[in-house]
Amino acid sequence: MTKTPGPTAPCLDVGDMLHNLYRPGHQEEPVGDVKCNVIHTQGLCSPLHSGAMALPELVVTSEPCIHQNYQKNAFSSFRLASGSNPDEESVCSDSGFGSSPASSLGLRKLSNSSSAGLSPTSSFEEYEEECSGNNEGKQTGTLNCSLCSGDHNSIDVWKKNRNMVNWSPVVVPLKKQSPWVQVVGHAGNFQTGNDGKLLKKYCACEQQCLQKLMEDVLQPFVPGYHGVTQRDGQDYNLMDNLLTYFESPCIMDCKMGSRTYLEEELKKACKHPQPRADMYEKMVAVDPEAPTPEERAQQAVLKTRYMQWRETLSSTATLGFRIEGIKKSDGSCNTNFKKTKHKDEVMQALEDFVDSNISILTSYQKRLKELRCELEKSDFFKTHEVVGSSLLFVHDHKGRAGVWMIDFGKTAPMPSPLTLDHRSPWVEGNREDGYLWGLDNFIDILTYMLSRH
Ligand SMILES: O=P(O)(O)O[C@H]1[C@H](O)[C@@H](OP(=O)(O)O)[C@H](OP(=O)(O)O)[C@@H](OP(=O)(O)O)[C@H]1O
Ligand SMILES: Nc1ncnc2c1ncn2[C@@H]1O[C@H](COP(=O)(O)OP(=O)(O)O)[C@@H](O)[C@H]1O
Repeated sequence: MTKTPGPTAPCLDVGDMLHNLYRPGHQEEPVGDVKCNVIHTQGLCSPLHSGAMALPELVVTSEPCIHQNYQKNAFSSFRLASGSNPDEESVCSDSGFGSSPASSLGLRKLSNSSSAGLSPTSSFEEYEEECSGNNEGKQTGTLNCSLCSGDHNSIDVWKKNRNMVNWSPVVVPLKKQSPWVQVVGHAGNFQTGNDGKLLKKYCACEQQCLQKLMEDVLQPFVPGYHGVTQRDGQDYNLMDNLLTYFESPCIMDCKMGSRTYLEEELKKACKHPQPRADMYEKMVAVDPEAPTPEERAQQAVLKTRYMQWRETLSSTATLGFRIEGIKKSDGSCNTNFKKTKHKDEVMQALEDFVDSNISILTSYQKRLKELRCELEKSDFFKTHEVVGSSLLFVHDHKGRAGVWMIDFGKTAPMPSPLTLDHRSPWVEGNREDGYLWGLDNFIDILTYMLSRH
């Protein structure tokens, strides 16, 4: 039984969170059983004050969580229409290593290292074959699917590699046509849930943002958030899996903004410089000439220096966004966009992503314009520095297309009463992130592409 009085995360009515592109009729369906202990967050449904970073009290319960209202969302309707089983779960989900309790997870978990190699593409179909006959990992979640496109082997191999950012896509099938795919990001950060939900390793900062966003005008542009859940001793933020109701989706992750590290990180780097060997390796893998003689001598670079280098190498510095990765419906996944910098290169990648489909391009343009409109009104947006956040673009062969804001691990509240306009250039201290400037450029690019068709 739930020990938490008052409203909890699952009280949120996801039916009200339908984004503008989807308006299928609401359909009730049997309530899914969340097979894990759920930590309810007190006060989740109560109004949140922007700028407040106090951690909400967490109360652990041992009962399955009943989410009556979850089922009213747009995606549930798609699932019912396609007749898939809500209980079908990944046969290859990540194990969620790490066992820190919520109380010790004040900071976002960072990967220790990242693979320096740039994997051009890898086959999704190949992966499906590898994993489809094996459901041993279903409950225990012991297979690392990120390895399936390369090393197809065992749990041990996965353990060894669990801290590596893998440049192959992490592919976790929910069902044959509709697997979950992690295009980019930290390996091992996600697990699939039973009912079209996704578990992302707990990060207090992200939790705070998602909670606030559920009550903001941006709600339809963010995956529905369902509180904190626990699996195998690890805490996770529970959110809607945005891919669930697409068929063989094409997915693109674009990192927004002109700055990809927090001012806080810059301050820390000045006070306590911590040169990173893993980032040095990633840097030389792309450009052996990039490190300074000092960095070469140390075989290490500061994170902020690495991030700035990535910004200028890509379109982040010049356009205010960059393509991080694209997964096509044929299963191929490309994360080799580190040097995609100029407008024509970006347009080429976008053209390829939508397969020159004008209708998809138009849907994306419309959706981004709607997002801009809401961003300009949003209290949350005004009062938060949004850094390292992505827009996830998803479409499929049926012409469905959507864009959502994801990854709020580095989205920080401004001290009241300061606000941001997200368009002014960043100078140290003003905390501007260039998010809206990037979105303006993105929309202009789509508009230009459409004018050429
Ligand atoms: O994309 P590459 O070049 O591999 O660099 C990554 C990304 O910038 C990550 O951001 P994101 O998670 O938005 O993709 C960042 O994580 P943070 O967001 O935690 O800063 C990683 O920092 P470390 O996690 O410190 O390695 C950094 O190594
Ligand atoms: N709600 C979601 N639904 C579907 N896919 C998601 C969702 N959130 C993240 N992803 C997938 O995971 C990838 C990494 O997400 P992100 O939140 O940026 O993780 P990280 O914090 O590890 O960088 C995205 O590129 C996308 O492919």
